[in-house]
Amino acid sequence: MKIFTAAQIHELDNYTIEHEPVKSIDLMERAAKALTRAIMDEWTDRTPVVVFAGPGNNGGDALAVARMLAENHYQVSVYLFNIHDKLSEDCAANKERLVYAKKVSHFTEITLNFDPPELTPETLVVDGLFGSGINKPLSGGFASLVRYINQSPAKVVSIDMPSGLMCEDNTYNVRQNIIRADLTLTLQQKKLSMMLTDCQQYLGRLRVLDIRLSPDYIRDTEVSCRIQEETDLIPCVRHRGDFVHKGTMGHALIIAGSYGMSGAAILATRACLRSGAGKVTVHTPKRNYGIMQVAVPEAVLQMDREETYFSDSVESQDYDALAIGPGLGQSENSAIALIGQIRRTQCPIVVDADGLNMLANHQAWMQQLPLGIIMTPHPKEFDRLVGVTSSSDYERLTKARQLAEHLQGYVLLKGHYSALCKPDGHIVFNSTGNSGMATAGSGDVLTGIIAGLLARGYDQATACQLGMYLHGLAGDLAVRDLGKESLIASDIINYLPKAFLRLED
Ligand SMILES: NC(=O)C1=CN([C@@H]2O[C@H](COP(=O)(O)OP(=O)(O)OC[C@H]3O[C@@H](n4cnc5c(N)ncnc54)[C@H](O)[C@@H]3O)[C@@H](O)[C@H]2O)[C@@H](O)CC1
Ligand SMILES: [K+]
Repeated sequence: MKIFTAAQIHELDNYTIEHEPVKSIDLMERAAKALTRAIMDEWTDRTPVVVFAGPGNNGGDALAVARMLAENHYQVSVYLFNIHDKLSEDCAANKERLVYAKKVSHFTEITLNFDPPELTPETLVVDGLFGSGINKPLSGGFASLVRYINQSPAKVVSIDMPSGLMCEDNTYNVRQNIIRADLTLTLQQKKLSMMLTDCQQYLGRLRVLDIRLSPDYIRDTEVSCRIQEETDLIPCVRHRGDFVHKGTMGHALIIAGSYGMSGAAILATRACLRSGAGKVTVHTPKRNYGIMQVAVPEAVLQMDREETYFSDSVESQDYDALAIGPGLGQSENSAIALIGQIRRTQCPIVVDADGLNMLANHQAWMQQLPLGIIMTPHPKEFDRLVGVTSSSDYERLTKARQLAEHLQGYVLLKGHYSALCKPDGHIVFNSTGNSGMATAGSGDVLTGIIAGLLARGYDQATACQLGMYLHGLAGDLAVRDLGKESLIASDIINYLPKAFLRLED
């Protein structure tokens, strides 16, 4: 799914009106029908409904929904906020239709003072104050109303967007003046802010309603952000020929684990083996020998000369991919070995965890990273890497995009929806995964998967996209059997085969 900017959403609306063609009031009627159906799916006609409508087209949608719910025997009270005595054309037309239909039990148009109605636990609030047309944080009376709704025990369904939330950048928004919905019914496409972790609290459950906006515009319009889906990835999946042998299926090198952190090496290695690489070699401190032999007998072990930490770079010409960082520790010796390793490695590299932390501690090295490098930071690691704490996920994403462009590499920012920032400035959001995967070692598994896919011959972009998809899908399949609370990183590895099978079938 493409993610359009607020300006593109507006264009899409107009393009549909002009080219379908359809009158804008009829398009609003179509949207309202879809919204009403979605509301009726969840709440019966015994639910008292309070509709708050703003002066723009979001309010127009809300007034049309109010009329339709009333026609379907819901008890509906409507409050239309027209404080500047200026409604959008379609909002005004829907006000007329609502008044003419005489079906709602209560209609007030607020021009000055407003006495808020009582909102009980049984009430359903339809939030149609503002949608994609909002251009600054809510303030004054609207802010008070939002806080009143948020503090009430009522359930809230937001039309298109929780009112007050911007489509993209909410860094400077006033957080308490944004509606916290139980359900958001967004029209046609998800908006960028809906993909960001710090905006999830406003959305509640999110449903996308198809209102048949122009498929031509959607297909032909260039975007810089998109959400990847299974259908995008299936054509990328490589199938094994019948006559291959382990030597042609790729050889991955994993440099991971320090004393006390051998688990990270084990997880990354097992995930790598499960991702199709023909051979996996693990370079790890001597003291990990016994545990590694037992835990991953399929891997080749290469012991560092040091007992407890990674101390020196190794020859890498025999490998097709390198993953470095999980559980590596951050000693100064390891840091020097890390940059030495990165400098001498010719194959694709993925750097994670302590590998990233050590780069963060030596900012000058950031300029020495090879083109095409892959980094897989979680938000804290990313902030350390760029040397600033971001105050919003939008800001962090913007910086990750800039870093990917600057390095001509790949920054895979892990989160609720992981985001892959590519060298050309494009961002791909992942759509699989769940909160059960927020558990120690989950990131090591992702690193191992990406290394396995790189060794197997996928290019960097595909290895990252497919890797994050499979990682999330394995987690989703695991959760079905095991639940979120008990899920551990090893379970993700155990369900990787099923995730691969699903994409291959
Ligand atoms: N995207 C689409 O294709 C469709 C959109 N529709 C609806 O139209 C909405 C967009 O409508 P509009 O562009 O009219 O925008 P909105 O209805 O979101 O808001 C616009 C109005 O709010 C005012 N405003 C903006 N920020 C404000 C603030 N901080 N405080 C007070 N007032 C503020 C503007 O001056 C304007 O009057 C969508 O969210 C959706 O609900 C639907 O009618 C059908 C199709
Ligand atoms: K809204």
